[in-house]
Amino acid sequence: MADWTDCLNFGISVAKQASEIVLSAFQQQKEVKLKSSPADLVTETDQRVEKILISAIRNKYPEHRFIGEESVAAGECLELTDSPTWIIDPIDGTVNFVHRFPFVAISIAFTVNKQTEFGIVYSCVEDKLYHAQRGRGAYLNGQPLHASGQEDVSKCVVVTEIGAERDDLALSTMTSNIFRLLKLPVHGVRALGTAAVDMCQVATGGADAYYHIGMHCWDIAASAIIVQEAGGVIMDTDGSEFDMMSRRVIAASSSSVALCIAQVIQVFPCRRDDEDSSRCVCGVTGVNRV
Ligand SMILES: O=P(O)(O)O[C@H]1[C@H](O)[C@@H](O)[C@@H](O)[C@@H](O)[C@@H]1O
Ligand SMILES: [Mg+2]
Ligand SMILES: [Mg+2]
Repeated sequence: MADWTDCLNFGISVAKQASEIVLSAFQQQKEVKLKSSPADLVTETDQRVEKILISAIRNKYPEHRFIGEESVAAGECLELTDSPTWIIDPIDGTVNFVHRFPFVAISIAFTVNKQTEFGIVYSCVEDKLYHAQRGRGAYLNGQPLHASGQEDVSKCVVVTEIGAERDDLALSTMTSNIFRLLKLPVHGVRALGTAAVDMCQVATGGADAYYHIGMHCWDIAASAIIVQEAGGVIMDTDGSEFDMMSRRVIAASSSSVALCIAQVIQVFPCRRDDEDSSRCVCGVTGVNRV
């Protein structure tokens, strides 16, 4: 069986180098562009960090393929093949980055034959490096991670996001989901503004579940394996097998908690990430300063 440890170590090294760029721009004024909605932001730093990451990795592994958030936004088609593929979110939490809210992460996942071999989530301001390699455990700054194992949803802290959607159906679905969970009741609902770091809290045991509708593969591909290697479970919001292209996910401390959340939450329709027509035409529009 192939060993991808060298790729993992290279991924960690480029994530740490790219973090320096994120941190140096964090306090600066930023030129903000809009993508799919008034809350779906992108900055020059997002685009620059992605270009630097892809260029460094391609230079070392020229035969590998890439799925990058900002490359797709610029019109590249999104297709996951059996080839070794790096799935990159250069800044997860761009709204946080623009507002200097201190939760921004570089998220890098690596797949072969469409199976995730490792994931890296680097929460730059916190200097917290989460990583996991298939079959070899999950770690935070080198220390092993273990999910909480909680099986009673009424004893859970649940993390979610109100993403970039601002249409009535998405907003009413997402807010009513939070209402229904609070009425179970659960102990609490949290949102950090970055799907990748949100989901890593399930791996640390600091949260017991995370769910989201509308995020993209690059938001959660890395943190999904980190949760699984920490002993958590990952599934689709209908309780079926996790599909990183479906734009729906539940991560939890146990199957019983995940299935309970699957019964409670409702979804709104999202086009899959790998529906070529939907991914090959979007781009950036408008410009304003923040
Ligand atoms: O900051 P991003 O890389 O754009 O990811 C965000 C996403 O845009 C937003 O809609 C929410 O899903 C957040 O949880 C993501 O981190
Ligand atoms: Mg993201
Ligand atoms: Mg991003």
